[in-house]
Amino acid sequence: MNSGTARLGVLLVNLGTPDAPTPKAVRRYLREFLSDPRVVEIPRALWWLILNLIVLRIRPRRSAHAYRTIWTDRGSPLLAHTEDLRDLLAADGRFAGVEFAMRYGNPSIRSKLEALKRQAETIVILPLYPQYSAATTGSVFDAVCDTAKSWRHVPGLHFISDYYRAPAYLEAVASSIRSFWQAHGRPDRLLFSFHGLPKRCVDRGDPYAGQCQHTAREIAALLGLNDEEWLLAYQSRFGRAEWLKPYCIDTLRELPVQGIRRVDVVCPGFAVDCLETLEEIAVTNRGEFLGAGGECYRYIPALNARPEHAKALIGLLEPYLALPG
Ligand SMILES: C=CC1=C(C)c2cc3[nH]c(cc4nc(cc5[nH]c(cc1n2)c(C)c5CCC(=O)O)C(CCC(=O)O)=C4C)c(C)c3C=C
Ligand SMILES: [Fe+2]
Ligand SMILES: [Fe+2]
Repeated sequence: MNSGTARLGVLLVNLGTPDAPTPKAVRRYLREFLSDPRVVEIPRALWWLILNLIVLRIRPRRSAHAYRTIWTDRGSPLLAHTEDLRDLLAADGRFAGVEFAMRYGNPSIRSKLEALKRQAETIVILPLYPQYSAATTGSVFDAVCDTAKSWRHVPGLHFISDYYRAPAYLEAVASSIRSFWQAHGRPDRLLFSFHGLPKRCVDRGDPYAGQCQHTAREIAALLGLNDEEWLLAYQSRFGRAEWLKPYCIDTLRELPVQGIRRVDVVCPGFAVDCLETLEEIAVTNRGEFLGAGGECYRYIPALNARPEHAKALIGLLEPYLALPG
């Protein structure tokens, strides 16, 4: 028993990434990721066949090649940036423990929750997804509950579902764009690119698209942009179903046709840089835009371990520090 405030543990959770940029490691990672019914919502037996007979035979080799182009001395960028962000939160000094875990791959949610349970009385789960989707945030909460099911004494658990409206997050993204423009000048258009989602998820009630639109609108307002100066699109489509539109790649091919030749792309839905930003957005889509007649294409990095990012996340956690113990 304790008096005063509860000792608070924090679990940051990101999507996950392969352990190595090899077809074998990518296959293991994709198998876990794409077997999650929150991620692919088609009948299980049918999906099992498609996954094992097609996807896992083709994609690991192609993705491993893409991962090799972004791999660092510290491994996957997603892992390294998430680790740095954790260190910044731990340095705040007010939390009994700060850990990060990956929904798929390593380190696992179970291992980190068990470590935190030994240090803290109350645990806040903060998925590093500013905008909620069942495929990402919802799935993190599933994994936390699966772990808690095996515990006799379940401590206080708090789930942060989204933070797309948090002023400090919106201002952190706006300020990273302002700094970029101060150093490099302004483009003709700013393109906000968010990870896509199958359209049927939104039709069934997923709030993701509305939250992405709100995010882009608010950041544009903080930058003083009028409606003609920015655009929103969705990237990283996977599979054959219809996903949220407009597709980023189509938008980038059309802009030069409309005479818009200088574009900056920012991805506020990605807390840290990863394959989808460093390879798809910064390299592949750049090639598409320039190939369609564009002249200048720049990717503005994710918030990563910028101090304003850590400050924004700490701001989300502060109310939980005041909970009685
Ligand atoms: C930021 C939010 C994300 C949403 C929403 C999301 C939905 C979603 N993703 C897939 C399929 C894939 N995503 C892949 C990579 C990937 N996705 C996110 C984030 C979101 N996904 C991140 C951060 C990453 C990068 C991971 C890294 O290691 O850097 C991949 C794998 C990449 C590849 O093999 O090319 C797939 C596949 C679906 C189906 C989906 C929604 C239903
Ligand atoms: Fe994804
Ligand atoms: Fe991709």
